[in-house]
Amino acid sequence: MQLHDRSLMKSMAYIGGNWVSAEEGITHAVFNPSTGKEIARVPDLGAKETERAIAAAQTSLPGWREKTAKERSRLLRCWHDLIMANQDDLARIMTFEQGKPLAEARSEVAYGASFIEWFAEEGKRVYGEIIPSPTSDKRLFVTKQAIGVTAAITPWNFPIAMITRKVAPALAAGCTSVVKPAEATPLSALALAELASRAGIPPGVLNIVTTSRPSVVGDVLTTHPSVKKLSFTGSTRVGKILMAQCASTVKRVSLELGGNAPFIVFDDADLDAAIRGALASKYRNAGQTCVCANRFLVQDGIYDAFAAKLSAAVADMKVDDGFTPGAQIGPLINKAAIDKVHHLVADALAKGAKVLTGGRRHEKGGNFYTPTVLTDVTTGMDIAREEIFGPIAPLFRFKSDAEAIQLANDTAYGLASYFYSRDINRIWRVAEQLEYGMVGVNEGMISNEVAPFGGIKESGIGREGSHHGIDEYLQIKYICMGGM
Ligand SMILES: NC(=O)C1=CN([C@@H]2O[C@H](COP(=O)(O)OP(=O)(O)OC[C@H]3O[C@@H](n4cnc5c(N)ncnc54)[C@H](OP(=O)(O)O)[C@@H]3O)[C@@H](O)[C@H]2O)C=CC1
Ligand SMILES: O=C(O)CCCC(=O)O
Repeated sequence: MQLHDRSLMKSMAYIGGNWVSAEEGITHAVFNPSTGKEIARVPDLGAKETERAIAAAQTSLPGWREKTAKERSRLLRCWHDLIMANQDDLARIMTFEQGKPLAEARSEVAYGASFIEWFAEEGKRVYGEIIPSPTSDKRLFVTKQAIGVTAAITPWNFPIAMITRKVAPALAAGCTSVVKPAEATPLSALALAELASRAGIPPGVLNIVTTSRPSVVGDVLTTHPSVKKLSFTGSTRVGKILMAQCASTVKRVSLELGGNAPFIVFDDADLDAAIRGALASKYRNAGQTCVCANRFLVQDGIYDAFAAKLSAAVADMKVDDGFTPGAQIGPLINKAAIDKVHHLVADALAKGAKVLTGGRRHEKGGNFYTPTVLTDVTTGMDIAREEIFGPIAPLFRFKSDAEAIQLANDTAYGLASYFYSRDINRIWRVAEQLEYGMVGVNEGMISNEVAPFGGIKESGIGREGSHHGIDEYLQIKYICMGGM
């Protein structure tokens, strides 16, 4: 792989401002999901090195917390600028280890950087309060203070943005951070750390612990008394384990977990807009996002037209290696992901669903799956309940608004939801009735740095991005001054 700046490709972990190996010298492999070939090796860190990273974050905390918000903001802004100046190289590293098309990787670099820019500003607006006292002899104040050392455990699907969405508000608030990136995508995380170091972010403020032993590192991050907060993005299964572990030291947690997003198309929808939204929401990152449409609920009167148009568009999508110009669907992350998608499609077909396009592994083999549209999907199929995380659009049919709402809310998840309609009364009613943290109305792309991203029910706790995102890294202190 060609890079303008080869020094962004790191093969060491980053602790206390030093590039380090594992104490026993062990490493783990990083693979290109498109070819299956090993592309790098990084240190396979364990409990001892994680403790060292926490100690480094603890040591650097006082100096970082005591800087003014404006001083921290300048350093974060510099980090942002360096990321954007190296956008091409970061995108190439990302496509190499994650597989997404290069154009999407470039967008993710900018999306990831936007959180740093945003929180560099928000850090300057952490205001307190003066509360009118109920008695004349007291004065009451509220201040907000950095929570302390924080930990972040992040997934492979957005190797940069899921880190910056956690680290930027943490650092802006005056916290320090230990990040455990996904085993599959450590190289993007390490390149981010190199740029943080060049930006002048002091040693120990940001630490990257690479590992293939997530539960070993996770145990330390979730039970160490110095860590005051954990932010996690990943599966609901792992999120529940981490939340339980954090209970032992009563850590604050933010959890961005799985989703089962409904994408409702009402009879009165603008069909072309709904198709555009469906393509963007469903097939971005080959369907591997927690906000991807997971169930298409389509009203009787528009069902056949929507199915025909969507499958025609999907059949035209170019499946290829992320570096191939024009590629729209890259590989899934690994064999387990392909097997899961294969199982969900096979189960649906066995129970009566029909394939309009796709429905099989791609002829390129390996981790490639053909983008798929299934019709006649019903609630008894596994695909109705599980997070697909692949390029499969299952189409369910409904008749009334009440039925659509009942189907949409019939899940343990509550992250993103979408619907298309042109009736303003219906728009208000449905938006209010959907039990989800986020609702896209006539829109399939809802994520940005200024809006609160997060879910309800088993999709998680807390919000990332927006002016709410920094509160996750602050604690409220009430000061009561007496004897006035
Ligand atoms: N909400 C979201 O954005 C995401 C949802 N998912 C869902 O989860 C499914 C499985 O994906 P997967 O990557 O396995 O997701 P996981 O939840 O297993 O992984 C997310 C992160 O948690 C780490 N992790 C895993 N187990 C532990 C543990 N016991 N203690 C501490 N950290 C741990 C992983 O490390 P490591 O990489 O080493 O395993 C990774 O860094 C997907 O098919 C999808 O449905 C997946 C990714 C993101
Ligand atoms: O899948 C995720 O975990 C994050 C979704 C990407 C985004 O839209 O921010």
